[in-house]
Amino acid sequence: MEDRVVSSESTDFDEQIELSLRPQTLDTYIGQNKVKDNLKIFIEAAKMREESLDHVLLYGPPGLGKTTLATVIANEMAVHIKMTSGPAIERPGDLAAILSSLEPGDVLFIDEIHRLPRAIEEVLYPAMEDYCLDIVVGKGPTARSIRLDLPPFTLVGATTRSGALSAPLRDRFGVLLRLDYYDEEALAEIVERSAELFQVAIHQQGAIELARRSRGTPRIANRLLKRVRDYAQVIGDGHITLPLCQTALELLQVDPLGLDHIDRKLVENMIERFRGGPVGLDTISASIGEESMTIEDVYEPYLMQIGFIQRTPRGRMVTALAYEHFGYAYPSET
Ligand SMILES: Nc1ncnc2c1ncn2[C@@H]1O[C@H](COP(=O)(O)OP(=O)(O)OP(=O)(O)O)[C@@H](O)[C@H]1O
Ligand SMILES: [Mg+2]
Repeated sequence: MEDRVVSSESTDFDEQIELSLRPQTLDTYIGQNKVKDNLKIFIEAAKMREESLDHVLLYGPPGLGKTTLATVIANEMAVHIKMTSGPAIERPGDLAAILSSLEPGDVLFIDEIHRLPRAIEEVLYPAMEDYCLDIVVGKGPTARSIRLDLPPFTLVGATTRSGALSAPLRDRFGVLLRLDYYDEEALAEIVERSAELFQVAIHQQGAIELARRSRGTPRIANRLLKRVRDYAQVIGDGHITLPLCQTALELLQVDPLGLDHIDRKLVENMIERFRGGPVGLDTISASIGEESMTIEDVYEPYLMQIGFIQRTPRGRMVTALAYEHFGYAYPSET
């Protein structure tokens, strides 16, 4: 996969800056109002009953703030958070070690929870339901199962593919929250907040322009801001103005809708070689030399979100909107 400035996936570069930009409380977590309203009530209720918060599943595309929200939940509940991920837990013992280190009420965050091995999932079920662990000790005829009690805790799971989660696991979450792409207003607010933390001056129109080109994704907004700040310092006077944003983003090859050469390649390929579709995912994959999974998880979601590609039972189709945006004549029906 190529490096792209508009990729929603995290890079080392992002990780350095993201830590400092992560909001710590629900009030500073911008946007996602439905999610926040629900969480506020559940958190309040759990606190009133002096219980741990129900297990929470966060799902949605990369870079929308799942990890951030998990930290916010722990802060709001005033408990510790332990972070791990599905692929990092290889053996039941790994999970048992983490679980038995929790204090009452703590949050255990499992990122990419859909990648948890099945054998581990089974250890997780009684832990989630009854706060206990069934561990097998010994081997062969002397093997026996012992039950360990755990403190009440909150599992916060995050996934970009909720469909890949097994039904028994999904059913054990009391709270399911779906994060959506952010609207322009929320993203502009995020850009302004980050600019303040970076101590760089940004004009409102500049913030709106960055928001527009960030594909509904805070991670991309923050990354574009950081790049544009460099341009402002080198070719401008340090202020991020609208014309400066436009120039910088053109140099970065991010178009007014936040699309880059990969989006263009994908759509143009469908138009030129498959008359705009319908064309199957695997055929697209073979023709542009990218894995189907990458296309489905990384390239396509935003193109679908803005209505450039549609999924039909017979395959993907390019819409009239995309023809127009990339300067093609939409084939008339004859
Ligand atoms: N609601 C928000 N308000 C302000 N900033 C946000 C918000 N959500 C996310 N961010 C910013 O976007 C960055 C990316 O968020 P985060 O790492 O939580 O995404 P993620 O959904 O966990 O992504 P991934 O799926 O790749 O793990 C964070 O560093 C944070 O600065
Ligand atoms: Mg994350």
